[in-house]
Amino acid sequence: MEKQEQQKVSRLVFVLIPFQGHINPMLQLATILYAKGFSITIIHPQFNSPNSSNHPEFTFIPISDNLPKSQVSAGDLFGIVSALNKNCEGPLTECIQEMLKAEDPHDRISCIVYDSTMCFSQSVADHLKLPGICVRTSPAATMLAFAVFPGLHEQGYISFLESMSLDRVSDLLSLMLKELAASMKKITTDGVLELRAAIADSVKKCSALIVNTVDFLEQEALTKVEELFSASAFTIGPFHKLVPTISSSLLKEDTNCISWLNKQAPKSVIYVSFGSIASIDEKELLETAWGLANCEKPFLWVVRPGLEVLANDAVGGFWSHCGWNSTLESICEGVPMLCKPFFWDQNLNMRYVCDVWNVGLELEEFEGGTIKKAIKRLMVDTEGKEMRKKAIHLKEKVELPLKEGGSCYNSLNDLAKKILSF
Ligand SMILES: O=c1ccn([C@@H]2O[C@H](COP(=O)(O)OP(=O)(O)O[C@H]3O[C@H](CO)[C@@H](O)[C@H](O)[C@H]3O)[C@@H](O)[C@H]2O)c(=O)[nH]1
Repeated sequence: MEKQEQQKVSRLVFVLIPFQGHINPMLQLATILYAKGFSITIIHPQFNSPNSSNHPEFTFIPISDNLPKSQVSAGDLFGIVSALNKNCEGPLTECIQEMLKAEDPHDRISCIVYDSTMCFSQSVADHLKLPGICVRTSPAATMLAFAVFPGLHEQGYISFLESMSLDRVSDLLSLMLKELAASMKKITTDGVLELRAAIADSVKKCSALIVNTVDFLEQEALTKVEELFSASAFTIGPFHKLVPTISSSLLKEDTNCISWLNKQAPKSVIYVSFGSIASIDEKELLETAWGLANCEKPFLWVVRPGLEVLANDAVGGFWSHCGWNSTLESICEGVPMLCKPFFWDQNLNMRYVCDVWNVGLELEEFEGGTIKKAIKRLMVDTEGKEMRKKAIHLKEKVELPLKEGGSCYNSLNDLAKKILSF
């Protein structure tokens, strides 16, 4: 997409949640909209601040989050998200009020674009009489779960679901049930229900919804989301395909492995990464190490995230936790996946990969022998070769909507028009 050198017409205020898997797509989206002629302010909690030096074209403003160090170091993610939603409402309101007071008439704030998990931003937008745009960095299907979750819980279906063993299925309802069942245990203890209801409420109130997805990947879910939330969804993903590669990694990147990868045979390497949040215990770490050491294939295991590896021709398989960014990146590079989800949307993403798009297989457990067998199925057996063919076909299909006249291309233009109409 060409960068337009025209005078900026409207300012978009982005509100970030400070996790790598969310910062990346939000900064990608900001870059996409900047290229459309909007000016950008990024507001972010102080905790885990993004690296502003990679984006000199944006204005970055930290706000106070009042997160106790003990909460951050305990790694209680739901606790952190809930606390951010409570603690940041006042600081965000004050920050935007100050911006409005100092506003240049040629550079007016047009709307607040917020990560859906920072759902209090919609209340701030309502209070300040600004339109709010909600951005979902996970698949649209997760929002269906949000819509039905409270009702199922009230009616006692959750414990019933928990006890169910569902066979592999490909219809959406079953995918949702699987995802619900997998998320079950955290519901009551972590206030997840409350947070999900608040996110669903903000989606109903927002002026537009942006989803980092592609229509054809989950058309059924998108149609239902629009119905259930009376929202118009702009599907302009995969965001990372629309921007030049700019690192927004919170960690220093190590690219030494690229020269090693360049020496490996095509499609011979299994790449292993569990994203930026999920962690494995010592036993799982050892089993993973044994499984990889015995799999008789070269492997690259990133014990922390942040590399441009998937696009390397040597990579023939991706063992992933199925974070949505990793899933989209894998699809876009035509790499079949070995899936071992941990939490949140990752179970549902795995169902899409394994049962709907058929470009990956599930790793049942962290056990050396099981890992070795699964890698062989993916990298050596006919089954894996068939998956690679399907993955390459899917990669080609995903590229089409991005081209002029394609659904993503049109959706982005419609979104820009909508913002200008605010
Ligand atoms: O050193 C690294 C390694 C990876 N990445 C990137 O980090 C992102 C990781 O994102 P994702 O695969 O989505 O994993 P998480 O970081 O775990 O993402 C969280 O956020 C996602 C989007 O909402 C959810 O789908 C996940 O379940 C949730 O854990 C990807 O773009 C990677 O390319 C880096 O920037 N630096």
